[in-house]
Amino acid sequence: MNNKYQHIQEAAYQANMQLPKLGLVLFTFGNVSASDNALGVFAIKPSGVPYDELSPAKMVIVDFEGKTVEGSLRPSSDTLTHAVLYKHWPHIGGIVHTHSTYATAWAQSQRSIPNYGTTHADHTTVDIPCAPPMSDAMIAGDYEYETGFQIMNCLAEKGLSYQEVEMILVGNHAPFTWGKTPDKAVYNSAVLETVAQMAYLTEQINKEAPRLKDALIKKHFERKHGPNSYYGQ
Ligand SMILES: O=C(CO)[C@@H](O)[C@@H](O)COP(=O)(O)O
Repeated sequence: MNNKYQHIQEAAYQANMQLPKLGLVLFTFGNVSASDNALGVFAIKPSGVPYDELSPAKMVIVDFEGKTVEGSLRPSSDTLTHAVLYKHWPHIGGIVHTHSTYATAWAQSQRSIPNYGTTHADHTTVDIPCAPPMSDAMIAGDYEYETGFQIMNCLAEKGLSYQEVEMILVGNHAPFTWGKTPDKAVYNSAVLETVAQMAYLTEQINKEAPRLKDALIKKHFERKHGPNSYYGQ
């Protein structure tokens, strides 16, 4: 393996191995990638390989067009989604996709996750968005490639930057998170799953549960991250 990619293979491997430890994946669900924007490539989990069989050398090197640059294994089936986001979002260094139970249930419901409390407000000032499900045209096209644009278009339509919210649900699919580093993206996936579970339980306990007031959300977020801050700093 070309050692010029060793740093991102190691980073991708370590981040992938956190997913089963955090209970965010079952069997071969999900995948993590780590990018090097200067080299224009990322390392991603190989498709269908169980986590306990992974190694840094098995991480597949892919460019931002989704083309395999190095590696004998097939890259994740979500590779084109990762590639689209790295190509258009220069300030991220890691992307995570899981099928974690509660976040996936919200994605399948096609609802955004309302902000019911300060746990959510610690991490984003907005309802966690759910991108609409695939259109017929997208389904006829390249599903995974289109998912990247589904994610970007959803944030754009809501006037959100990828640096103020680092997590999203994809309708009828599952969550994607990102961050400056793969570890931050993994952290975001664990936070998303926890907030999704809390929101689900909140609605079970009280289906009329009120959202947190916007003024308090802003105040709470700024107390945690500083004035005029944004989550992806
Ligand atoms: O989203 C899906 C399937 O819906 C994939 O993340 C999951 O099956 C993992 O696939 P890969 O093993 O990464 O190809």
